[in-house]
Amino acid sequence: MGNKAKTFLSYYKPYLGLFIADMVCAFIAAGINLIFPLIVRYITGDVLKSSSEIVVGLIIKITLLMLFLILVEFLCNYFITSYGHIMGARMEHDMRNDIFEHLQKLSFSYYDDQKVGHIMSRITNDLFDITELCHHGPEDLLISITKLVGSFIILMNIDLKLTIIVFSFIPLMFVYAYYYNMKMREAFLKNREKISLINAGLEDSLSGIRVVKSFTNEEIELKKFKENNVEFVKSKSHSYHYMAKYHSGINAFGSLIYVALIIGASFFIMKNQINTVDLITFLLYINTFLEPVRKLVNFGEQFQNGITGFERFYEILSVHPDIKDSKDAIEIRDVKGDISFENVSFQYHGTTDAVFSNINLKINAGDYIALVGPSGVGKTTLCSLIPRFYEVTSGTIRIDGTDIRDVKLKSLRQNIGIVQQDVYLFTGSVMENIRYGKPDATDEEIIEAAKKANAHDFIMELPNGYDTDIGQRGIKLSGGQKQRISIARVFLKNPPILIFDEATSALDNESEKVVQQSLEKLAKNRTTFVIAHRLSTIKNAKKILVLTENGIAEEGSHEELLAMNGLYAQLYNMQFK
Ligand SMILES: Nc1ncnc2c1ncn2[C@@H]1O[C@H](COP(=O)(O)OP(=O)(O)OP(=O)(O)O)[C@@H](O)[C@H]1O
Repeated sequence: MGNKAKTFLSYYKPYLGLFIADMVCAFIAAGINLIFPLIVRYITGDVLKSSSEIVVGLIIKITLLMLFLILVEFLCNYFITSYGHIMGARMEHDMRNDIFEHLQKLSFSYYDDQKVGHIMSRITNDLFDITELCHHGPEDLLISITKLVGSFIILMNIDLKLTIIVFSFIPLMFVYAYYYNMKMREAFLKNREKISLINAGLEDSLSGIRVVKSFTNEEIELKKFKENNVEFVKSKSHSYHYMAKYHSGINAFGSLIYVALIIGASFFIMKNQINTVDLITFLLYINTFLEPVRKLVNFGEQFQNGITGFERFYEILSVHPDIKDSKDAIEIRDVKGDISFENVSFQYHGTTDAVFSNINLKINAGDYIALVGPSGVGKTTLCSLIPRFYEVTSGTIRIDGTDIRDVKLKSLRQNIGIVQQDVYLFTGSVMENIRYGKPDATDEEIIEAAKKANAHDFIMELPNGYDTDIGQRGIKLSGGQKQRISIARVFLKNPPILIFDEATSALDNESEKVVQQSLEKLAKNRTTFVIAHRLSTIKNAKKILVLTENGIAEEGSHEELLAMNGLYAQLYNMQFK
């Protein structure tokens, strides 16, 4: 058995008891369905021929038996519908947990190639299809086959010829139903594509409504919209034709079977080969075997959807995180913050050129190091190698002398704090967002961190202070305020190593000043890497590294670099003169 099949079946394992009970109930319910026409046959064929005293007694007994069977059928159906679905929901829950846990482990390089929305829609839609198959699939299959085979065997024992006449329509009906069901599905898929075109156009046009209006291009937008709208109606009409063929065809087959049965039965009755009781029995069984045909055709569709969904689910599960703990990885404690790069080269996966080669750097604990250089030269990349967001292609990075590949990822990243240009705040209160830096922090610690980050005063002015829900409508924090919350988070985390990646670049001068103050306070006594475009913010750096396509071109303090009159002096003069 392949790994994929094993993984699929493994989700049944915790619910094996429930699954077996579900199957047994499905089998019993289908069996009872098959028994009812036989009881009717017994009443009409045997009981009614007896003397009236016996009839009454028998009818009472049969009624009691039927009531008992109805009760059992009710209980079985109740079990299938409730616990069958509950089993499906639990399996879905397990799969969702597994995929989320796995997604948390995957590295940056995985997310570089994926759209989050795409992963999300895959997970939500696919999981539903998979679990529908997991619980309805085996159940429907068992019920349908039991009914189809059961009624065939029963009818065959009544009259073989008539059974063959009636059942000869079934393969034809299968082929017809399968073909039009497939066509109907294809047409529905096209409908979905068309409506997504409409939605995309709608979103584009409404999001860009200001541009549309400023160019007075409303008519062009309307024309584009109408075209898509017409296409959608055409596609829908097409799918309804198939839908109509599918449903009316199945109905017609049902009626045809009735006609064939009546004609065949009349002929055999005339010849005294069967009697009217046999005809009644056949009539009673028609629905019992017609319904499974429809169910089996649906099962084909469900099976395809479920398996495709599972393949995509499995595809994500089988992506291995490319950065993980080595076997003997250690925890690092009491980190001072010495960092060294030894012949470090790096190239992004799937690209042809290295971002940089053979970088050598030695940074002492507590140093404030600035990285400057032209856009796209690799400043962010260089810094993201320290927390191992990406793995060096060759060379070694050490923290306090230890190769970072020998350190547990969690331990490594706990010692590094990052403040970026884009601040991501989670749904929830200000308090919860700051607490993200140290999940077990007390409220007092959080307030202390916010004070250090110059965030306390503006937080107190929010409608509910620290309990203000950030996701709530109307609560719009400015870029500088968000940045200060993110700095408070890092204060709380209290790591010995810091990376500020364009942390103030998106801010206006006023907010920049406040945020800069908080950053400087944060950087005190910690090894800090600062990436900045505005050179005014890094003038005081202990060391400025000028990165170019050929590696580190210049290195020194602000004054030293100006005196060198090289690239740094050029960049500086461009900004200030
Ligand atoms: N995830 C990625 N996959 C592939 N290539 C990437 C990835 N991220 C960045 N690059 C490329 O690597 C190079 C360095 O990018 P990086 O963002 O490190 O530069 P930077 O100096 O920080 O630029 P900026 O100052 O504009 O932020 C660029 O050519 C960029 O296109």
